[in-house]
Amino acid sequence: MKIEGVEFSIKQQLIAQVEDAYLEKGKIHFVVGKNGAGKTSLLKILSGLEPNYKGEVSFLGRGLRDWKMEELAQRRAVLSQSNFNAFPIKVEELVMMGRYPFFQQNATQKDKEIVAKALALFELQKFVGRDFLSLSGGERQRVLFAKCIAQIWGKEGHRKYLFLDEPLTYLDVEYQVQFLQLLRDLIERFNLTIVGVIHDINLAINYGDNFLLMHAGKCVEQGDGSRVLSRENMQKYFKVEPHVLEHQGRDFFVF
Ligand SMILES: Nc1ncnc2c1ncn2[C@@H]1O[C@H](COP(=O)(O)OP(=O)(O)OP(=O)(O)O)[C@@H](O)[C@H]1O
Repeated sequence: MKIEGVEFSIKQQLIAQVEDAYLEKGKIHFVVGKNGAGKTSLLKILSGLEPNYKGEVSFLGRGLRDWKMEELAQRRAVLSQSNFNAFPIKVEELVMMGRYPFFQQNATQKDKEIVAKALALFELQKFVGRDFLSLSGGERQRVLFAKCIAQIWGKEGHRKYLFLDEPLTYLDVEYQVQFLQLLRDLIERFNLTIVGVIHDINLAINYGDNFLLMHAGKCVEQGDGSRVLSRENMQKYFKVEPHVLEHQGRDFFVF
């Protein structure tokens, strides 16, 4: 995915700007920065949910705005904040929504199998039949992951993208780690590239390959963890004074 001269403003206020970036396939790219820095807005642009920007994003060699929504839905899934709070829906029905881009009226046997596998991947079988709204925050988050995974499942050989806005919200430590490890495994299995917004800097350092640091609407740094998530940048952009602990050649922070 190539990003060239992207600029998104609302009423003359700059919301998200990236001059030039290349998000290499098969990697985990994390967007980091303080609250209000423009991370979610950038994710919306990159995932095709926000088309009103200047510049160009190209996705699999074609301008993102040239993709039809239905085509895009077969190639990328988006985990957004605060979805599906408005109406009752059964867990398995919600996960099946991930398959909507792939069938016309009725789910095929293959769609049903994929939903069952996605539910199993997140240990959700015991919630089949339950109303999504009756689940805890962490359980809901796992159902939303399962929906995204069901969406990018299959079509072997086709490159897919997963966009994750604060995926670790509501998850306990065990599920946070399990989820991040699962992402690593899925990259190869589904020919994936992952772009996520994450607030936990240490988990980001541990699991990310490439980072975009947003500050006041601008991408001010990009590259690997040692460059972007340096002690200096913690001080300059996050306004914290962390202690640094080195582990396996990488710096982690104690705040
Ligand atoms: N529709 C809108 N109208 C006005 N301002 C907006 C709109 N959408 C986003 N903004 C503003 O753009 C800025 C960036 O928002 P964004 O949600 O991208 O930040 P963020 O980095 O994801 O923040 P957080 O970490 O708090 O989730 C914020 O100041 C926000 O208030």
